[in-house]
Amino acid sequence: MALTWTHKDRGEIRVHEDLEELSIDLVDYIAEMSEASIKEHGAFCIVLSGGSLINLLGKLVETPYNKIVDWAKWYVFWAEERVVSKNHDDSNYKLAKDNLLSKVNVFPRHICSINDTVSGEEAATKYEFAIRQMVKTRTVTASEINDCPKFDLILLGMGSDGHVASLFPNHPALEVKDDWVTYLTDSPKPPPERITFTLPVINSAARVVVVATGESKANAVHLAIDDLPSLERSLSLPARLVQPSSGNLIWFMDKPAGSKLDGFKFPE
Ligand SMILES: O=C1O[C@H](COP(=O)(O)O)[C@@H](O)[C@H](O)[C@H]1O
Repeated sequence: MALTWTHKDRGEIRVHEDLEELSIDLVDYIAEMSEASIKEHGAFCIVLSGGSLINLLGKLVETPYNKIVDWAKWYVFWAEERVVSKNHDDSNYKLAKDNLLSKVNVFPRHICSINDTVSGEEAATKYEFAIRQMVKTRTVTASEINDCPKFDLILLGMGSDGHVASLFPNHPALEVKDDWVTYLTDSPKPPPERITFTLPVINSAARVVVVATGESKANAVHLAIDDLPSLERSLSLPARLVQPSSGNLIWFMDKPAGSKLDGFKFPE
């Protein structure tokens, strides 16, 4: 059984017994938020990332989810993309397409993938423009408190260095405030060229989920969530900078990833 609690300012924390339990809880949550968003504004604007997170969404293509989710109302975006072609193994679009999107009935015109025929800089500009148009036409909700889009749900993975999307520790992309999308040519993790949502966009979402699994993420989870004696050390940790202004933050993790959290004790 999962251990769940709410941290006073770091959101809801769900530590799962194993990956099977985590993936069921995660897809249940996504299905629930899809229904709620469609009821509220007629669409579900979901933002994906890359990495191991996508495998945990596999159950969405199985019964009952494949039948109960209103796929026709889904609009799919990416929090980040690698500057590679869409059929390259490093492409986040390809990962999601192969494992999820090709197996459900999301309209291809609702899949807002990133242009893979231009430079990272141009692709970032075009992607931001496309999202701005969708905010104008109200497919994507506008934030009530700033100039940003308010996505219904942003799904983020987290690297063992605490990076989220393609926002890496101490990288200047963390400081970008005026653009919704930026690009980098020096990602510490390959491939070096990437496009990423900026922190203001991530923090304007209605809900942000961070998924972390495995022991290699345990220290970053601790630095991202726990109250620390020298908080400054963790302040440039991207995962700690995920702080939705008016939305919800939920952490889904397995026991190894949660093992260094303060007070972590799973019943025997
Ligand atoms: O480079 C990336 O890494 C993170 C973490 O990946 P994981 O495979 O360790 O879960 C991922 O969230 C991000 O989308 C990706 O571009």
